[in-house]
Amino acid sequence: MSIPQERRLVTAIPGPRSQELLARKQAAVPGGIGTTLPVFVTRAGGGVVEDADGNRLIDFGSGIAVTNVGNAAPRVVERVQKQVADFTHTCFMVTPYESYVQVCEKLNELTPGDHDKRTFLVNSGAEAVENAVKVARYATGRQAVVVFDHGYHGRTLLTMTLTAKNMPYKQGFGPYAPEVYRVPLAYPFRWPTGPENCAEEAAAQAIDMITKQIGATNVAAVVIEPIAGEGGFIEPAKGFLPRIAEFCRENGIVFVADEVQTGFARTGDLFACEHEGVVPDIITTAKGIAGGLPLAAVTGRAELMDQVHPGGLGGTYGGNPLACEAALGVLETIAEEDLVARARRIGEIMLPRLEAMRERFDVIGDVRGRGAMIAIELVRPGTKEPDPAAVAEVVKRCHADGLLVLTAGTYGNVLRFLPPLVIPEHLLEEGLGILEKAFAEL
Ligand SMILES: Cc1ncc(COP(=O)(O)O)c(CNCCCC(=O)O)c1O
Repeated sequence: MSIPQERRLVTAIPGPRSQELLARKQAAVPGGIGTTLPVFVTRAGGGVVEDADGNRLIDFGSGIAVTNVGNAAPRVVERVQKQVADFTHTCFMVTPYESYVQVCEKLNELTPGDHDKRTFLVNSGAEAVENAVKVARYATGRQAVVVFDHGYHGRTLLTMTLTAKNMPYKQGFGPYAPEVYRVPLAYPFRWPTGPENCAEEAAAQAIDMITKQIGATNVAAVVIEPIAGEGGFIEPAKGFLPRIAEFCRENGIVFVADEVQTGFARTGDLFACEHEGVVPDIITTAKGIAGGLPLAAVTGRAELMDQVHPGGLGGTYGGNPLACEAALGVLETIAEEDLVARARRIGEIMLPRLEAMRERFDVIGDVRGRGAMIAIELVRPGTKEPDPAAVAEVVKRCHADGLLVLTAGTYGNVLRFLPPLVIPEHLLEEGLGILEKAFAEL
């Protein structure tokens, strides 16, 4: 890795150069574009981001679960550098190129299920989810789409409608898309009757709502994240996902797994659906797919995808050649560096340390997640009342100490950890130490 794998603070965070740049950002960019940590990055790699003041921070965010293979990963850089000098764009629908087909062949092979598949490429997770719904509606002739509490699927009109949390994603942007319905998610930490029967009860409630209030034969698609990401890293109770998938199969409903945040080895499987043997009809992927280049994919059963008439799917940039080369570099890196195993190792290191912190600090109500998709939920001690203020205070201390962490959750009370899968273990340990110190100082 070209960048030294060390935490190094040479100024306050943010430093003077970042503060200058922040003032310019505020004068040029609308306030609606948020900033988690106003350090302006100049380079990054492994488990480190370096800012304009020369500070090196430990990265527990991966650009929101994108740089799984590391920032500026060598195989990605090498492929993109060659490609950019050959051609940068032709529009695949105008004159195609091999790398797009190679990415689709790989995704058809690697995604769950050994059935005949088709893949097409777009630019963002939201665009992938939009297109999954288009294909499902076209193939079934139905209109209704069912999503879940705490779900997140994007910021376009349809995906904003599919998303659960009002602020900041939906407030003021209505009217929303029609024919979208929300049902309960098996959220073990918050299920009213306790985690033990959460999957069965939540599935029964969801299925009852679908059959009685919507009509199963009116539903084109169910869209669900195998682990709810922005909603708070909620791992649905074991058995919930398979039961929902089974119900979809029984009723001709397209089961769409939104693996934008969980895909590409993040959870300790190449795709999170594998954990419970769930085979989706369509899977949407993005984020980790191309190491930071904008790319997303819709991979689905051939008999569904091939129903759409010629020209019914598309977009100018979908499957840009640079992004396709990056994706091929990502897939090579995941395989050659066994990043699925690395993700599991990260979980094996983080979960016990966080459990020990939960024992020590009663503001930590829950520790959860799989692989390198881990979270803690903060509550008022002795209750399950969300404590977003505690999250804000811990994040502030972590950032000041050079650890980049992100938050999540419907209630804003979740600290999530998404380190690059290539992060050296010494930085993982150092980051956990900074986190523990922040809790000790609360
Ligand atoms: C499961 C799941 N589906 C879809 C999406 C949307 O992916 P795009 O590439 O951001 O459109 C996401 C994006 N999550 C990060 C959103 C960041 C923000 O905008 O504040 C996701 O996690």
